[in-house]
Amino acid sequence: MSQREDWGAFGVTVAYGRKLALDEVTLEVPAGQVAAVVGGDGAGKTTLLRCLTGAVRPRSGRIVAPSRKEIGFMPAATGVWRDLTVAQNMEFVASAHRIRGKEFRQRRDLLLEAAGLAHLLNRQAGHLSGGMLHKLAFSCAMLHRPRMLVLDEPSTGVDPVSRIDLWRLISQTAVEGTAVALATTYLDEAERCATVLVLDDGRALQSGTPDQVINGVPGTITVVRRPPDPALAWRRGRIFHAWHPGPVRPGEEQVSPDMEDAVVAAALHARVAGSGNGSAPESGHDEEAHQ
Ligand SMILES: Nc1ncnc2c1ncn2[C@@H]1O[C@H](COP(=O)(O)OP(=O)(O)OP(=O)(O)O)[C@@H](O)[C@H]1O
Repeated sequence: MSQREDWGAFGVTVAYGRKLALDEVTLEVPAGQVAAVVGGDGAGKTTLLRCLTGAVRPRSGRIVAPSRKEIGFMPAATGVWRDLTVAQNMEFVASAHRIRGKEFRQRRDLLLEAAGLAHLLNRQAGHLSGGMLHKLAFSCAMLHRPRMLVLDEPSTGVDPVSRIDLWRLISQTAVEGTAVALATTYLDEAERCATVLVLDDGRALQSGTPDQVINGVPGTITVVRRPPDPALAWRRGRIFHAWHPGPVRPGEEQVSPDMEDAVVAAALHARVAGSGNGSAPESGHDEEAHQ
């Protein structure tokens, strides 16, 4: 077992056949912090998390992580058994970790109390709301007091109130010293993490603290009512934001970007740079793409 506590994936490359899913990607996951991985569909988020858990072996690069039994993992599909009750789900996971008797009951009660599920011990998991299901999955992943917790889109599809509850649990876990790595598509969530890694098609576009990622936006983001080039614009409420690779031009209303702007601009920059001609990317982001 490694004694280091600055876990992470360092310069990791993963290929599935000819598909390069990760291209020399680094994600540091220090104890006591939440490290977020963001990116669109197929960006490589799950692959990177599964490298940390040992389920995917990189072609090259280095994984520094605790032993598998010291890692808690919550898959995107929650991993909860819907035909079992809340209590049975916890028992099943506990038995895999050889946690029994009073120790188990105390841990179970503590976690379910914190998750607001203590009164639902005998409810079949399939009859829980989406938010409750995710909180049960979180509790199962935490049962054995992991040193590193890996959460794959823990709040996707969860209602806003349950999202707040889940985030309280996640933050508390980090405060207590656990290293937390999570994938999320909610950029407001990423903004409250200690560090953010922006992935796009297997490549790291940006990484650092949320401020570093936001301030690292290449080019210029402006407010527009009608996008001059829909492929380089995204909707923000009633208006659009647009990006171009150069410095601000006369007459443009420059935006002070947030995480959403930063992530979209980084992806557009990568595509424009990849196309080599400075024009709009072929795949295009239509005006509804980033609502
Ligand atoms: N077992 C696999 N075999 C072949 N290709 C795979 C496999 N798993 C993932 N991929 C491909 O690798 C790339 C990265 O997938 P990954 O699931 O890591 O992305 P992601 O960011 O988690 O996206 P999503 O949220 O859509 O799952 C995608 O192009 C995906 O199609």
